[in-house]
Amino acid sequence: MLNVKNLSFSYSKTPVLSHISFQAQKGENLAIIGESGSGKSTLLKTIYGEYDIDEGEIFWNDKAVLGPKFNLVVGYDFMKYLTQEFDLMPPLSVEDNIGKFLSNFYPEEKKKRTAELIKVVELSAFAKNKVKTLSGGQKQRVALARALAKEPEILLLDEPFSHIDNFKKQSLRRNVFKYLKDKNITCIVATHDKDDVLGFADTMIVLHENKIIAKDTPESLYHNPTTALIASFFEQYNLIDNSLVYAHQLRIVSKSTKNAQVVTSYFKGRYFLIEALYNNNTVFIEHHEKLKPGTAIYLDISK
Ligand SMILES: Nc1ncnc2c1ncn2[C@@H]1O[C@H](COP(=O)(O)OP(=O)(O)OP(=O)(O)O)[C@@H](O)[C@H]1O
Repeated sequence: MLNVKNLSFSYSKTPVLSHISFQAQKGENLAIIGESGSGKSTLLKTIYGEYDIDEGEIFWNDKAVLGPKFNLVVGYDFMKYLTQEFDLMPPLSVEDNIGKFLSNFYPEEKKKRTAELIKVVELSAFAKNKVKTLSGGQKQRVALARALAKEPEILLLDEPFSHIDNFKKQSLRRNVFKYLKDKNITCIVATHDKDDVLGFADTMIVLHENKIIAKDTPESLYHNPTTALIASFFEQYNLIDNSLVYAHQLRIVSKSTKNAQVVTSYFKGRYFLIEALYNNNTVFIEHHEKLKPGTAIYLDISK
């Protein structure tokens, strides 16, 4: 189990993380979300032991994770950290980059494991290619496979799918998170993307102004977003009579006391997002058809 107790950290005088406490169980998928600059990467780096923290303690089971002041070589065997920079060996092939982290003692086993990992990240067709000839997204997939290679007990992932195109992203996420669950590897994922969280994370932590402002299951936070920041992570939302209402919970009806005027319509695939003015405020509504600017509409909330 990962146990982060009362962690505080600042790069200089300004605090970046303040009194952060949480736990992650073995095999748990825990997502850390928050705006850009909220400290997600910094939190991963402190968990990895990259910095000396100002206050608090970090434990993996009964082993304390220490910063460079107390642990000269940063990192531990039980933990892998996939940074946003990848740290690959460009002149080597995809399979050599991954195989480098596996033991040479059983060559057949090594070959099999390398092929298995290359399959997880869907790069079988590129196994023999040199990493320097790959695209940014392909490099990120090699880095993911490499982080998985040694089957760490805990894996820290910083925006793990950020460079991967939408065509590949969905299946890759499923492959990687299923692999981690199957192997019972604890995983902490820092992300902006709700699709990295919904359907995969067991728990979600929201960082804001140096602190944890919410920690719960994604389902619970989705259904009861306590702040606008949390609602905005999931979907387009509105603040109506001091209550957070997702765009899909606002419906256009034939008559109600809430009258609004259409500003514009955005095609979103399975629906149109209607932008309208209600009580001089902009509101967004999911609707099945495009509406002309200026159309008078009536709104109803159905939660
Ligand atoms: N090496 C550093 N030295 C000084 N300040 C830093 C350093 N790295 C990050 N910061 C600052 O710490 C704060 C948190 O940064 P961090 O990278 O942890 O945020 P983040 O939530 O991961 O952001 P993003 O989503 O954009 O990656 C920011 O204000 C950033 O400017």
